Amino acid sequence: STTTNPHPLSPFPRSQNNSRVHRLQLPARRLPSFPAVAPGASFAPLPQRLGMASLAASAAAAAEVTHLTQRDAAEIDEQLMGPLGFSVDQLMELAGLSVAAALAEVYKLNEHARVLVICGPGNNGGDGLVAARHLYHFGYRPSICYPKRTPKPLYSGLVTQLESLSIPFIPVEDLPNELPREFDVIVDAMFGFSFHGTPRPPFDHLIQMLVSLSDIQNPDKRPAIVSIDIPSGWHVEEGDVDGGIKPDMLVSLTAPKLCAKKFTGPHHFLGGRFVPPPILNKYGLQLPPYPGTSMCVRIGKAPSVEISSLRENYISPELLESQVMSDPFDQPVCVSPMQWL
Ligand SMILES: NC(=O)C1=CN([C@@H]2O[C@H](COP(=O)(O)OP(=O)(O)OC[C@H]3O[C@@H](n4cnc5c(N)ncnc54)[C@H](OP(=O)(O)O)[C@@H]3O)[C@@H](O)[C@H]2O)[C@H](O)CC1
Ligand SMILES: [K+]
Repeated sequence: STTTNPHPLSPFPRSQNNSRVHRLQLPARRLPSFPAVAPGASFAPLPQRLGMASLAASAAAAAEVTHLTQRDAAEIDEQLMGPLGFSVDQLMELAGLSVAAALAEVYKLNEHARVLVICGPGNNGGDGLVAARHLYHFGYRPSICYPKRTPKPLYSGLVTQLESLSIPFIPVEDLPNELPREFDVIVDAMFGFSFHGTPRPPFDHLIQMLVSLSDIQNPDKRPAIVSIDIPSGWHVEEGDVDGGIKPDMLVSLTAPKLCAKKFTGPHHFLGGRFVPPPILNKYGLQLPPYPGTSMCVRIGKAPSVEISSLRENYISPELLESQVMSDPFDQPVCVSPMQWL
C-alpha cells in the first residue's frame, strides 16, 4: 500500500527514515504484561501476590526506580497521547483513579472522610477532579476548590459529573480559615510537571496556606496533604527550593519526577498503570510491579508502626458482670490480636 502514516511517531512505522520511529518500535516478540520493566532491568520480576520476602525485594527495588526529567515527562505524555493511541481523558481517568486508590489505602474512610481537593488549571487539576469523583464513590465526602477553570469540554464534563453528585465547589475566598477543623485530607492538584517559575495568584496564596499547614508538627492536628505527581510550587527537577509544601503523601504518575528524590514524607506511591513496553524500553524505565489488580504501588518502605503505642492505647473488651463465671477456669477465652503481642 502507498498510504502514508498519519502519525510520524507511530509505534507501527511505515517510514524507515524517521529515527524516532525506530526508537519507538514495538518489540517483535510480544512481551508479557508482567513484569512492567525494561528488558535487562536489574531487579527480578516479583510475584503478583507479595509475600514477606518479595516485599523486602520490592523495597530494595524502590531504590532503583527511574526518576524523570521535566522534558522526558512531557515527551512521554505526548507519545502516549500521539503515536501510542491514548486520549487525555483516558490517561486522566486512570491517573485520578490511582490517586483515589492510593489515598484510600493510607487514609481510611472512617477517620478521613472529609477531603478538600484543590485543582489547578491544567491536567494536574483534571487528575484532582477525577480523583474527587472516585473518592465520592469510595464513600468519602470530597469538596473542591477550582479557581481557574479551563473551558475545554473535558473539564466542563468533569465539573458536570461532580455537580451531579452534589459535590460542593468552594470559591477560594470562601475557604474556611480553620481548615484543620473542616478537612481530614487536602489533595494538592494544583500543578504537575508543566509548572515553571513562581506561582501566580490565586495559587500563591493557596500554596502558602498548605505550607502553613505542613508547618504544624503534630499530624493529628492538621489535615494530611496528598500531592498529585509534584508537590505544587516545587521545582520539577530540583524539588523544594523555596520553603514549599511538605506533603505527607506523594502520588507520582507514570514514573517519579526528579523532584521526588527530595520527598521526605512517609507515603510515596506510584500510579498511572498504563505505561506500555515501547515507553519502558525507550526510556529504560525501572518501575516497581503493581501488585495484583491494584492501581497504585508504594515506593519505598511503609512507616513502621510503634507496637508499644498500640499496647498503651489498647482497651480490653468490656466483660459484663453477668458474663463472669464463679470459677475462673470456666471463663470463656476471648482471644484478641493484641494478646499475641
Ligand atoms: N503521562 C502522565 O503521567 C499523565 C499525567 N497527567 C497529569 O498531567 C500533569 C501535567 O499536566 P499539564 O497540563 O501539562 O500541566 P500542569 O497541570 O502542571 O499545569 C499547567 C498549567 O499550569 C499553569 N502554570 C504553570 N506554571 C505556573 C505558575 N508559576 N503559576 C500559575 N500557573 C502556572 C500553566 O499556565 P501557563 O500560562 O504557564 O502555560 C498551565 O495552565 C501531570 O503532572 C499529571 O498530573 C495526565 O492527567 C495524564 C497523563
Ligand atoms: K500537584
